[in-house]
Amino acid sequence: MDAAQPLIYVHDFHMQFGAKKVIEGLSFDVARGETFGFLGSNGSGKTTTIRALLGIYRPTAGTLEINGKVFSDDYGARLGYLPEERGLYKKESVLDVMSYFGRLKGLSKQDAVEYSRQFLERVDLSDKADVRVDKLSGGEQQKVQLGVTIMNEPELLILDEPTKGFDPVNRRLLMDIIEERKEAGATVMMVTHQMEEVERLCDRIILLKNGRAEAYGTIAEVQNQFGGRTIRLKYSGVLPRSPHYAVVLQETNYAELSLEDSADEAEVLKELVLAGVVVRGFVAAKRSLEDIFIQVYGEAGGAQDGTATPAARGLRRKGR
Ligand SMILES: Nc1ncnc2c1ncn2[C@@H]1O[C@H](COP(=O)(O)OP(=O)(O)OP(=O)(O)O)[C@@H](O)[C@H]1O
Repeated sequence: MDAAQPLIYVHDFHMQFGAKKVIEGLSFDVARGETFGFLGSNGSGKTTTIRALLGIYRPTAGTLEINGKVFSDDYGARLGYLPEERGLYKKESVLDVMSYFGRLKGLSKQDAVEYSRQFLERVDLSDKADVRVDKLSGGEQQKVQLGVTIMNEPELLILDEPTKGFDPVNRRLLMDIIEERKEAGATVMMVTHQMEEVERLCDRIILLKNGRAEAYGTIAEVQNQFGGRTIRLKYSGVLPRSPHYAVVLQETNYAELSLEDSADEAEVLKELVLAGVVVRGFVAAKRSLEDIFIQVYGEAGGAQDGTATPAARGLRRKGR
């Protein structure tokens, strides 16, 4: 195994269903040990890409490899896959289902039962060990499924919306569990619509749009690509024109400025004061991923023509 070789490698991937082109030349890779956020609006092709990577779909064109090979059972790394469509045997007890999958994944019966009991305790389901799966709530079933997914300590975890449908407390618990796998050295590729999960867990991300990568890189790189730094300004006076920023939102005595890459916050403040602006509040912040997501998929261009996107309005509300 070549440690420098990415664990997941996708190059010029195309996927078409009938006349419908879903993916049109997608390329990315996932390095060993990194947590990779696979992001995109509903229907943008995330699940399709995962299915092609795992050999469930045959790609129309392109290369999709895990560990240097097209996926097959002996591709050479332990995989934990949490599919979008959850599927557990519903009429069996939780413990029976978990230990059955444990055996399938190569654990001894004793280890599978022990692991299952420990996991159920961790996710506050000890009292449900002997309950039939179909008597559990949706969130409880999902916890069990995540337990099954990680039970053989996978080196590669592919998680399709792992925290979908969870309340905030359980979402945090699930993120803790994923983070532990990451800290244990696992490579994680996860689909999520929760930007706070991305900011907490992901080393790099990709944003899929129209079958291609709209953005790809570390969170900081993507933030920079979309006008990295913003200043929220409370002021009176008239804002001078400046090569160092663009005004993306303006109201009475309040503005948001998007800084140019080379601009320095302190210099911008000095520039404002020298121009006679009375500065009452000056907060420098990175653009949130949620704001970027809405710009890419929602009211694209809204922030550029000076009208506020909902996210920009939210940013402003929080900042004031
Ligand atoms: N087997 C299939 N046959 C025809 N069309 C399909 C098939 N699988 C997926 N699609 C289409 O491909 C597009 C992408 O679907 P996909 O499930 O990959 O999106 P997604 O990004 O995972 O969405 P979501 O965030 O809603 O889960 C959709 O328009 C979907 O209808």
